Amino acid sequence: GFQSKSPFQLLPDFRLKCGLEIHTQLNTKFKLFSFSTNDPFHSIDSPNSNVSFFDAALPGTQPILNYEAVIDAIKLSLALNCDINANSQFDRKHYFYGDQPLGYQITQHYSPISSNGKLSLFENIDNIDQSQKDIGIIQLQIEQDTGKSMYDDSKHFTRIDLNRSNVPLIEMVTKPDFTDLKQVRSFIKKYQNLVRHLKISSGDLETGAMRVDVNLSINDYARVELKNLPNTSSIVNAIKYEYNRQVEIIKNGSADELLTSPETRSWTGVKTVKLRSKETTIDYRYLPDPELPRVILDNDVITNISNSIPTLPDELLSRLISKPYNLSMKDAKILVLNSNGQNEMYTQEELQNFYLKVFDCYYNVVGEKLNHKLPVNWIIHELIGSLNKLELPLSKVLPKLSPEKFSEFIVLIHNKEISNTSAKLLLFHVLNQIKENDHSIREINFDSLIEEFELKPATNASKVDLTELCQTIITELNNEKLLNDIISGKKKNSIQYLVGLGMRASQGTLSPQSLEETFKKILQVKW
Ligand SMILES: Nc1ncnc2c1ncn2[C@@H]1O[C@H](COP(=O)(O)OP(=O)(O)OP(=O)(O)O)[C@@H](O)[C@H]1O
Ligand SMILES: [Mg+2]
Ligand SMILES: [Mg+2]
Repeated sequence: GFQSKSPFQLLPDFRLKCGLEIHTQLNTKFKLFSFSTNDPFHSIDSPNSNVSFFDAALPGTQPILNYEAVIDAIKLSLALNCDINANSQFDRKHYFYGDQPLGYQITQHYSPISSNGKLSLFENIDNIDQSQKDIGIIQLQIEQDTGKSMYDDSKHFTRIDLNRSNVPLIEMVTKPDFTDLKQVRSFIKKYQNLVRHLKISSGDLETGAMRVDVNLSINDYARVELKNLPNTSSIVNAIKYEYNRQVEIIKNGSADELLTSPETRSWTGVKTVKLRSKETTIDYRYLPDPELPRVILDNDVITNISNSIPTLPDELLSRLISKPYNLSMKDAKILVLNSNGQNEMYTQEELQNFYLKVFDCYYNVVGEKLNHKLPVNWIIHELIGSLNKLELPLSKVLPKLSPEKFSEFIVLIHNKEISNTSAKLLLFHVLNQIKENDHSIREINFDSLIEEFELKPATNASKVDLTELCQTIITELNNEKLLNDIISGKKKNSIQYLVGLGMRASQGTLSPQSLEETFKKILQVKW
């Protein structure tokens, strides 16, 4: 085998070049050229249930273009900075396969819906090794998916399910601009997030809603196309394997024989194997489809679609990490990105809108004195944590705990009218009551709840008590080394130990901030 046990490495003398072809199923209501339901997964147990005469290619049936797919394609094209083709066209790509009943696939070859775009990757957003990397987009084309073949073990017959036949796809083709693995991985993630953000596809690799083919070459030898890459780790491992394989061929001096013409290889899970050479592929005999008129787009149409596109993830992220939000990139990503495991308790949009509204209300009240960490921490960590624990969806919470209400709660914390510990208890209590569907809480009144549960921090009651309590803790602790380490700044964190003791002694009624301040004052800490 070519796969070495040592970690993968790109060698400077063997320059990697990759280009991607990504097929994405659109989530339109109907199929691309018929009125059968577009639902290739739901009906997995009832094959051939969403099949019209056209999908099965009965003679005499004709295609009718689903404009929803065209709109989706335009949205994605605009998000990828492509030039929209106001006069595009469908072509027939001929090849024979059982799950392709027409005998050709309707695609766009001569005149695709858009071309000449780019998607930029950034170091801080996409975790690549340079500050910015632009990946050129050659084109986007609208096309049909094929049916599915299931091979019987005996190999005597093949079962064919046409539920997927004629499902709308967008094939997006990049330039061979990728020069390392991180760029490929980030691009796929970013593209996946983009189609989810635009709500045009689930973008799932596992179900095949998104399918990635990788083209790879080294130095200036011919490209090899890699297919059957069902998930990100297959994509990454196949590239690693194929790179090593080609390096080996070049080192052995056999490149002029073996890497001169493009070939298509399949990933088996451990290695790549040759499917066919591109030269011997059948001639597709592309032909403009005479049954489908050209797609002519008015400028108005493009403008309207453009106006309907939500703010794109990169723009949202850069807004959130700047004033007044000042979020960390990590927190901003939690609010914006759709690519990391969906949470069942909220949609990305719900969470993001909730945060933005809470922030606005809070900011309106406290102005420039804001603590930008308060809204985000209390939403991402506490609120979401509690929702997960209670298995309570955010949408059920919103009618009772609106963003305005939640911001009142944040303001109480901001003003230290309640300690963090008490605030956690209070929030959990409120959420729990919402879950129990307690009708007594028609309107949440945080002030009276604080009153009722006696959650007012003692700090407000008397400063003397606080100082006294801290002094007692220090005396009783009788640990000179610890105190000296704190005072000298050698172990600043040890002050948290004292704070902890203070919290316990006051049963959580004192805020950690006020305790820390008081301890520092007593110990005359200079840092
Ligand atoms: N030298 C190269 N090294 C790596 N990738 C390349 C190279 N040249 C072209 N590519 C990539 O190969 C891909 C070609 O895709 P395209 O859809 O245009 O043609 P195809 O693969 O021949 O057609 P099909 O859609 O039938 O698979 C693009 O992603 C492009 O970036
Ligand atoms: Mg290809
Ligand atoms: Mg292609």
